[in-house]
Amino acid sequence: MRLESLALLNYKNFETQRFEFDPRINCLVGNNGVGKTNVLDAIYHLSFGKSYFNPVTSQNITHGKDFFVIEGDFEKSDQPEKVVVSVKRGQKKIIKRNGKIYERFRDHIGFIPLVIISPSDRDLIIEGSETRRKFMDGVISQGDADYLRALLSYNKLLVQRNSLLKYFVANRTFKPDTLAVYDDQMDALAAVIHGKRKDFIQAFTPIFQGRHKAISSGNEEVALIYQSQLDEAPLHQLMQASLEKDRFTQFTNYGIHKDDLLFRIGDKPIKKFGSQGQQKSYLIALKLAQFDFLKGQTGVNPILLLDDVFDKLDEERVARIIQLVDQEDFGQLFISDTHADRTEEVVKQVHQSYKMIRL
Ligand SMILES: Nc1ncnc2c1ncn2[C@@H]1O[C@H](COP(=O)(O)OP(=O)(O)OP(=O)(O)O)[C@@H](O)[C@H]1O
Repeated sequence: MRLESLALLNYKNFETQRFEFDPRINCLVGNNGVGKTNVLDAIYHLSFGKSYFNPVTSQNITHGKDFFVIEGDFEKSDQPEKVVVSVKRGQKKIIKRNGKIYERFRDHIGFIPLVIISPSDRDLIIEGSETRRKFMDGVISQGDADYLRALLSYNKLLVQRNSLLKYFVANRTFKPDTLAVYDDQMDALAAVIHGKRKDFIQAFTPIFQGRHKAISSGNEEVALIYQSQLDEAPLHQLMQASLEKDRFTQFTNYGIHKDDLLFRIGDKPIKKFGSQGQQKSYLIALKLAQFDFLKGQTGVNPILLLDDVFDKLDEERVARIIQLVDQEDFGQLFISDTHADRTEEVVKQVHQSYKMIRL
């Protein structure tokens, strides 16, 4: 998997810009605010159909403009592939592959496997369970279309069920039979998602632990614990028991939308008991494990984006990550940094071609 060129039109701070990339290592360098992260985000957009940093699509259009276009020319399994993402203010986003519009975005997910490592990953540790569920969903979905389909259907039903609970209160009525229609459908989907999440954590944990061991200096044991209400009982039973509570709170209190992934160091939560350095190593190991996992699932080397890694890690650790490109069949790497010299010094040590792109 390789991105050969990228063309941007009205994407964030780029009105018109074209980049040609090296097949192995690309270093985006320049002062703060020149748009290095925006280039990485545009590449992310081509893979996931959305921004990693700003979920409000219209805010990614250059101020004062009406649309943006991101165009990427890839090479995948020796085939050229053109992916275009375009958005017009007030209209639906369009994703095209080789000129053909996707009817469903989810059909594109997983086509361009990609992993991003960014300073904002620390949200995974400090924020609530939603960010960790999204991480888990993002990794599984890229390699499992059935999972994504089940998840999207479940989320749709959840919104409808919550609206119904609100409707009951607004209209001073309550019809458990109508709710049960949703419960049955959600129960079946939740069972699939719960099973796949359990399988995923089982397969992913040893990969994560291996990566952690390789990059951390200490000998701490790390673990990922998948926590779900469905470990106790099937969803329809939990929903039955929670009927009065749901009615009172006007939302669905039980389900896989409440799952969490606990990050442990030793037997303690990393958020409270991990040092800054331990937290950084933990996150990098998670992302590198995501890389390995995706590669295993899709058979393709994911594109790796390293945003501001020097800000996050000491030079020695960055060097170790970049050297992975040398040791393993790592695919294509994009790095952003404010210091051209520092980056070039590190990538020079790797025996691969590289390109310095000054913004
Ligand atoms: N919709 C938009 N229209 C125009 N400019 C935008 C838009 N969204 C973001 N920007 C601009 O993009 C710039 C930030 O770009 P980016 O975060 O990529 O910088 P960077 O080079 O990665 O900086 P740093 O080194 O600080 O991380 C800011 O100047 C911001 O004003």
